[in-house]
Amino acid sequence: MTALLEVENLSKNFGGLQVTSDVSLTLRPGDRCALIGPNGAGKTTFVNLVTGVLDPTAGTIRLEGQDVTRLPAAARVRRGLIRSFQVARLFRSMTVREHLELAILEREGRTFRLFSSVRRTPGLEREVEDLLDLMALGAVAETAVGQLAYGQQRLLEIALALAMRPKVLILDEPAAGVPHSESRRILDAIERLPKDLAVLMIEHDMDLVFRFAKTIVVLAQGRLLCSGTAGEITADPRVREAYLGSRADARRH
Ligand SMILES: Nc1ncnc2c1ncn2[C@@H]1O[C@H](COP(=O)(O)OP(=O)(O)OP(=O)(O)O)[C@@H](O)[C@H]1O
Repeated sequence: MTALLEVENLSKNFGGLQVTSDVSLTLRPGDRCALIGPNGAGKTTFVNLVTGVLDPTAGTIRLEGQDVTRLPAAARVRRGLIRSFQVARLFRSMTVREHLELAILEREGRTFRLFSSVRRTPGLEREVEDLLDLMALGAVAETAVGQLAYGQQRLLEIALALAMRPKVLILDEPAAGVPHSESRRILDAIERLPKDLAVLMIEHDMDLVFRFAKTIVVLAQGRLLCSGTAGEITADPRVREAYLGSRADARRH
């Protein structure tokens, strides 16, 4: 099957500090991959390199076989590489429905006259309803985003990412700030994502990681330590050592 995302030997230096070292990763349609690693392992830097927020020092990034290593972030978005939105970017007084309408119009390049565009864009209402259903947000469609519970905000972030029609979806801590008891709802929604989408999740909540991921990739000190199924990862002494080592470091500092 053709790879959607191919990352080859990616490296990044900040001055003399190598934060990403020779990391490779491939995602195919339908993949459910989690990227884990102790604090400071380089997960955020890796995502920033892949999405085009940072330029790599070395390595190649391909989307559907095309080299995008030097393309700006917006061009990668247009090719279907989408990262879940950060809640800080949402307008607190706008409703959930209005956010979804705006995201779809933005994708279509039709935000110039927002309200007349909403009426004139065929299929927009249907698409909004589908996204509300998929993310179980129907009951709060007319609620201002500032009034949403954390879990609902996280679901809206995923819905907004989906409105961009991703081929590769990067979920950056989708359950951040959500009480553990509610993270199940986020996972349920993630399990309903289109089957052909490739999903890469960065997440600290291991219950969520183990339930979601078919493959887990472990980073430590900027390097790919190992990758495999949940069973393989938990049995790997190097993983335990990386996590315990980082805790011992944290205690020392
Ligand atoms: N702009 C920068 N300049 C210098 N060093 C940086 C920069 N950005 C990140 N780093 C360093 O790179 C390392 C990796 O950071 P990164 O945020 O990618 O890790 P992470 O795995 O996402 O951590 P966390 O799980 O805590 O979010 C850290 O040591 C960090 O201090």
